[in-house]
Amino acid sequence: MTTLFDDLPLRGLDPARLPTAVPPRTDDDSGWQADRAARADALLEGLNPPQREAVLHHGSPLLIVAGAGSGKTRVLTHRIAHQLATGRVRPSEVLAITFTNKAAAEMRERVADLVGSAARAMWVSTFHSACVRILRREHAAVGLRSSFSIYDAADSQRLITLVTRELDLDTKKFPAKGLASRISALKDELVDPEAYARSGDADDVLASVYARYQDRLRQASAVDFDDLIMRTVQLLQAHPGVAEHYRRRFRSILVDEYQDTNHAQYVLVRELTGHGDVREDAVPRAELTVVGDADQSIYAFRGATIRNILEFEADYPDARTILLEQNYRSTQTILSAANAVISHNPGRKPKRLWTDAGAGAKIVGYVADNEHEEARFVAQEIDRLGDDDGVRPGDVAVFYRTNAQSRALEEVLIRVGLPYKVVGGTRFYERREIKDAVAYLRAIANPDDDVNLRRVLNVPKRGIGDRSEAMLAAFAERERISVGAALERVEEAPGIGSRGVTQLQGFRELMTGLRELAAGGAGPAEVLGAVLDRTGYLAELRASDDPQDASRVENLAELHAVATEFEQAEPDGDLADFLERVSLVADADQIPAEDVADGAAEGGPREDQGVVTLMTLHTAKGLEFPVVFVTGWEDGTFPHMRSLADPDQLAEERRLAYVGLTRARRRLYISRAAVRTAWGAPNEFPASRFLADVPDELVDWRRRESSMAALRAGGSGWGGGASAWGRGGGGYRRDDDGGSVIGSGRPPRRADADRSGGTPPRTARGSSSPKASAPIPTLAVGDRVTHDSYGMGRVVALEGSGPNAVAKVEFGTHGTKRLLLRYSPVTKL
Ligand SMILES: Nc1ncnc2c1ncn2[C@@H]1O[C@H](COP(=O)(O)OP(=O)(O)OP(=O)(O)O)[C@@H](O)[C@H]1O
Ligand SMILES: [Mg+2]
Repeated sequence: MTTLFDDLPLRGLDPARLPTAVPPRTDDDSGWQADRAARADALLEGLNPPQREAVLHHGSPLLIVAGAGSGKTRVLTHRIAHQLATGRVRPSEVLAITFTNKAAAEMRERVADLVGSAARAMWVSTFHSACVRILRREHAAVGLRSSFSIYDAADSQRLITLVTRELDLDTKKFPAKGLASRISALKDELVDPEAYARSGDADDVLASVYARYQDRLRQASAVDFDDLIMRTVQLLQAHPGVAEHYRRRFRSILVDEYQDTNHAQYVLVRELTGHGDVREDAVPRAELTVVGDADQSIYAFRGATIRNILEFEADYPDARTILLEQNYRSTQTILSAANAVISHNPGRKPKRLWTDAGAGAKIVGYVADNEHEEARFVAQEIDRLGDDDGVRPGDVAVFYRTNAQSRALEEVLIRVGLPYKVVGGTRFYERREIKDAVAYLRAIANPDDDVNLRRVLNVPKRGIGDRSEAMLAAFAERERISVGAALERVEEAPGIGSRGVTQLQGFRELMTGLRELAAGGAGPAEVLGAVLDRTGYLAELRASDDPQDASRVENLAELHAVATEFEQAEPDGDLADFLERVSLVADADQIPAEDVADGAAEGGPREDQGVVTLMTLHTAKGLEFPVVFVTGWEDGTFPHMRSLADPDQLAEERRLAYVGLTRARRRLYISRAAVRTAWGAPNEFPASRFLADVPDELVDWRRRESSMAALRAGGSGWGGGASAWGRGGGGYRRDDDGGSVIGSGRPPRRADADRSGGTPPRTARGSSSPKASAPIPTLAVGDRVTHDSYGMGRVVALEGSGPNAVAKVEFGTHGTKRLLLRYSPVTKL
């Protein structure tokens, strides 16, 4: 008899539905038995018949397939709890796999709500973390140190570069990133180097790089991400004793989002459940439950295959399949829109998905002139929903197709003081490629900025080794000059080999050329363009076929767009001005969201309001929010440019649209920008083809494309009128409140919402001139000021004047900040 239920407080269940007093327990206490049955029964309440059936099923493998929001994850969670409550399975015998760490945390929480701290003994994790745990325990069997390292993408690319050099391969012709993603694809298919070399159509270069790469990993006692799965499978296949151990241990294995598993993960599950083991004396097979939705498969580019879900019944002949058809998440309006969009995908099994939640509010549609205006619309609506409907920032999520799109949104949210967090993906200015590019600009603007100079000394790789750098730094120290200055005299520096000197001279010439360009009057955008071009940074990313690098290119395009807008808004601004601007945004960016949510920066009570969540559509999988904004519905943005010519990729984009729309519970917004800027060039984008599939009667178009004519007629092109920089911080500012909130950038929240009464803000064009920045407040040392993000502060120093006036302000817990007053939302008290 198990003592498993010693701590089963069953938190989260309605106590009224549970048997009243919990009787004292002894193993032969029949009251306790009855209680256990009651606990198990309570877990079935609030489930519909097929859900209940799915929770109760036991024995053969179970597949639950259903559309979004039909309770698949909920059933999985209840099924675990029910297995525990009936005593069929112990917590330590549960292995539940979710696709992201966030989803894992959510499931653990949900199960803990149901069964209390006993949940701790379960394994609830991603495939990758589960494999790390197994490999750490079994490290000796696979020849790894117990403290083996896990290489991330950057590490493994570095290693591949070393390997290609060792093999005397031309790293230009065979860039590490391309090789890395091909090796990764092989590992997803469980093809090891030997198997690949034996396969008929192996590419010799790839075969030799792959083999040596694996050797090097082994020597370093390291694994890369894909190895985590592949080597665990190899472990289980090569060591029957180990496999048996885990088959005995995990009696219930559950996989959420099964449509996004790849082949390696599929085999891993089979190995762990023991379904491949046909011996008479094999360990009885574990219970297997998988749930998924073929319409939500969005990771084909990472090797995921919906084959795993479509052929589950063939793979597991005694499998049971349960369909769920009632959606509990969304209103009928939201559901109808999502169903309409997905129904256009070829070759899918039609599904019936319904809800009794009622029609609910219409979807709100908005066509913005450009991405900044789109962002302002989003911010304004969030604010209005807060005022009118009590919607908290934490109830709201904003989705976009690519990480680069978060920039325009973040800027407006910062400006208006709406607390937010970006989930997944580093914040824009913290992204590696953005930091690299900005580091170049800083090193150009300030030759003595050693930190930034050294950051880019060998980025992209140009053969300047650590030793050369160290010798140069030592020389600088001895001469008491900056590394930048030492570089000018590199020929005098002792200890650097002739090759090193040549390389450093090459870097010096590069930097000199770029500085001359900047000194000759080139604007920040041109200088940035030259940096990305002359250093080969962009070419390297473009040559790569790693999807992550494609998004790096997009991010750099965004940064270039920022610089272009800055030039247009500030024709007299130079590189240093631009960098000042960038650091101010980056500064505000770094405020922990909690601070803002706390009200620390607000001076008002903001507790428990949560923060707006920004994320890509991919990251949104499995989540739900009361209010959802899906932005950027343009052909070329979403569906992504890369997918337009390929029917399979287009189908995947459409599934992504389905995932996005079905995250919304009550209110859904869809928006697009008629013009979006990339590479400094504003491009007109047609409406996303997916929008045409959303029935018109479901959408309340607050604003259609009417502004396009005005846009063209305006004639001034992109004079920065719509630029986030040029508007003087007036994220919300409309004509009629201009001047009333000078220097703050924050609208009088309630007043603005009241006045706007749901009508869209007037566009930048035709309202304010591009240079309509807020007047700069006149400050003196000692003045008390308030800043939108940092709260109250005291001016401790002033520098510069006019548009270049900078104030040093002491903000208490936020420390002292240097603020370029022209851009900073500072108000004198
Ligand atoms: N029988 C039910 N009664 C009430 N609410 C339910 C029921 N089943 C599910 N829900 C609720 O519906 C919402 C969606 O459930 P869940 O997240 O489990 O769906 P899902 O099928 O996993 O969705 P997705 O496909 O997006 O992952 C959740 O808020 C869940 O609590
Ligand atoms: Mg789910």
